[in-house]
Amino acid sequence: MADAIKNEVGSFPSGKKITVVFVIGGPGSGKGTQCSKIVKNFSFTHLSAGDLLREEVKSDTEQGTMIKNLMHEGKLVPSELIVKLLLKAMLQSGNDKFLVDGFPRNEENRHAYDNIIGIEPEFVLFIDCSKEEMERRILNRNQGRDDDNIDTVRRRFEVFQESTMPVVQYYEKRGKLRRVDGAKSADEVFEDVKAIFVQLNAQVVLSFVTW
Ligand SMILES: Nc1ncnc2c1ncn2[C@@H]1O[C@H](COP(=O)(O)OP(=O)(O)OP(=O)(O)O)[C@@H](O)[C@H]1O
Ligand SMILES: Nc1ccn([C@@H]2O[C@H](COP(=O)(O)O)[C@@H](O)[C@H]2O)c(=O)n1
Ligand SMILES: [Mg+2]
Repeated sequence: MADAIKNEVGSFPSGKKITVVFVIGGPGSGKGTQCSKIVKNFSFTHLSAGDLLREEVKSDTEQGTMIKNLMHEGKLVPSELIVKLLLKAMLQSGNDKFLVDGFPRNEENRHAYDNIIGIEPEFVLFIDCSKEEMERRILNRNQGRDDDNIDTVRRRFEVFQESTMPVVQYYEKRGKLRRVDGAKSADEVFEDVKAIFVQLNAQVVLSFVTW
């Protein structure tokens, strides 16, 4: 399956340095908000897994309907589908630095990414926020999202605890996790996020100098 997707969608030229940062956190923790701020300050392309799926839903296809139903129930869509959408968007962007927002959501996502894209993330930004604050934010968001209702939000919290937290722990064990306190104001959270990305840039400069 991985080869079929690569043959259909394409792949990055071997030897080209591609920078990937995963951005994860509970529903409403502020992933999209922080990614918009990162993009304004650093030369990353923001790819939101949820937004890519919402675009697919707009296409009046059987696959679109299947995704719409899963999202309405707060469930996760099959991993190969989302990784294929991510790979397509990465290649189309022409950039070499990506913020992948809302991914990986479970171990299956992580394995599918490794098999199909296989670019080790530089680090994983984890926006840590209480359930009460996340629920408050989502129910006040008013962006017309079909899954921003109390029943779906509760299911999304369960999925986050059961399926995404093990992925957070996986990266923490490997020293890849960068945790920020998401309960502060959006600008205060960004001060902490910015420091992490400044450090990444400094590492890149250092690797050029010592090369
Ligand atoms: N630090 C913050 N303090 C207060 N409100 C915030 C903060 N960060 C984001 N918000 C607001 O909370 C809501 C959810 O933020 P955002 O859409 O960025 O979250 P998300 O993690 O991408 O959520 P989802 O997983 O549902 O896509 C938005 O209305 C946003 O303006
Ligand atoms: N890796 C992913 C990401 C998202 N989904 C589905 O989309 C919904 C909304 O995601 P947001 O990041 O925009 O909150 C989410 O609840 C899932 O239904 C997914 O399946 N896999
Ligand atoms: Mg979002």
